[in-house]
Amino acid sequence: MGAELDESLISNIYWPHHQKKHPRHAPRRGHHNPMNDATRIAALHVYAIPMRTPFRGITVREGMLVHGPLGWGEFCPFTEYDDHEAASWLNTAVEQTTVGWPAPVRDRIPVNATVPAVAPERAFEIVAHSGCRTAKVKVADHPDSLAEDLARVEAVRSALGPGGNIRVDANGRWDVDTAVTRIRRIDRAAGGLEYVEQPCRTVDELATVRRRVEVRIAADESIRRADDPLKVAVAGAADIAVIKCTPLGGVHRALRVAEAAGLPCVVSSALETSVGLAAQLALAGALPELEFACGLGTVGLLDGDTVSAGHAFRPVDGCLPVPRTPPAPDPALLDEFRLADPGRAAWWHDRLARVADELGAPLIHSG
Ligand SMILES: O=C(O)CCC(=O)C1=CC=C[C@@H](O)[C@@H]1C(=O)O
Ligand SMILES: [Mg+2]
Repeated sequence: MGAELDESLISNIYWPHHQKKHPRHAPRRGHHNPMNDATRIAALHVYAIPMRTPFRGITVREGMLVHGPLGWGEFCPFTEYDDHEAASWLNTAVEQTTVGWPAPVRDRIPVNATVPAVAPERAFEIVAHSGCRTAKVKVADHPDSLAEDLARVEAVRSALGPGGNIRVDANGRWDVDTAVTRIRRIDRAAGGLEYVEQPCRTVDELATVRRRVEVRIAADESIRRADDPLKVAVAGAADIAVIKCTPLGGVHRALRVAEAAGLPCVVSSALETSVGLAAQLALAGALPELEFACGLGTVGLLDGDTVSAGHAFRPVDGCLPVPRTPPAPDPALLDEFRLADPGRAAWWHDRLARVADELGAPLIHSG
């Protein structure tokens, strides 16, 4: 922790040792000094990093960096998520700062280029400069997007050449009939799709679409936003499971979700900076099988990072390394991207306090 950090803006979570595994169900202790049998996790920094191109409506990515005995973690649930949904995100940050990750079975992860809903020329550039052999293209950005979607996938195909893979993500925006017609059209324009991610909202709709089209279906929101991601029955409704450890509550839990899904998995980011992305890479490194490129080349969607260029997770030749420990942030970058608005920074600290409480780990302000 550098002296440059503003110590007056520290919140501490005292994470009870006995609650690390199943914090939600562990008993609360009453009259007790939590510092005696708890690990201190300090929330040190709130960042705000502009996106290069708006992505899922986000123009500035905000989040917090926390520090514990094993290093740094990132708490960055999307602003609109409620405290209950944000709790799993905190668990992921706490896992990487306290218990660490399982040993990897591989050390390099092939990744896809991520193409937001941009004009064809820009889509071409992103893919051509990515070094990746697979591209994931956002589609269904608005109800009349078909012509734009077709032009975007055509541009991506010319950037990739015939040997590359194109997958598209509709983020659940189509009804069944729209999905069936549009998947067929987009599949033709793309010269063959690797898969379609979350064409419709519900698991039942995915199952119906899957029966009606040739293209493989991947489930994303159906898993990560399910009431119980360990129990959602995606086999039969999808061919591939998109697994994101950040919203699923950590690497250990995501591995269990992957096993329960019983499908080939693609690990995909939640738009973390390199500190949080490290956990996703640890998950990709630890999955027993990894057949497809992962959606982890996303740091470049942000116009900055919390980690210096030499340690940032930017793909080289379409691959990222699997880290054993999280990278440390660069104090100069923390300064550069410090969320300047004191009201917003206070909102993040309050949010962290409420979410920690939701997990049974009450936050204590040191100041
Ligand atoms: O998978 C990728 O290539 C990048 C990650 C990505 O697409 C997403 C990250 C965060 C939020 C999501 O809306 C989006 C997705 O739906 O997969
Ligand atoms: Mg998705």
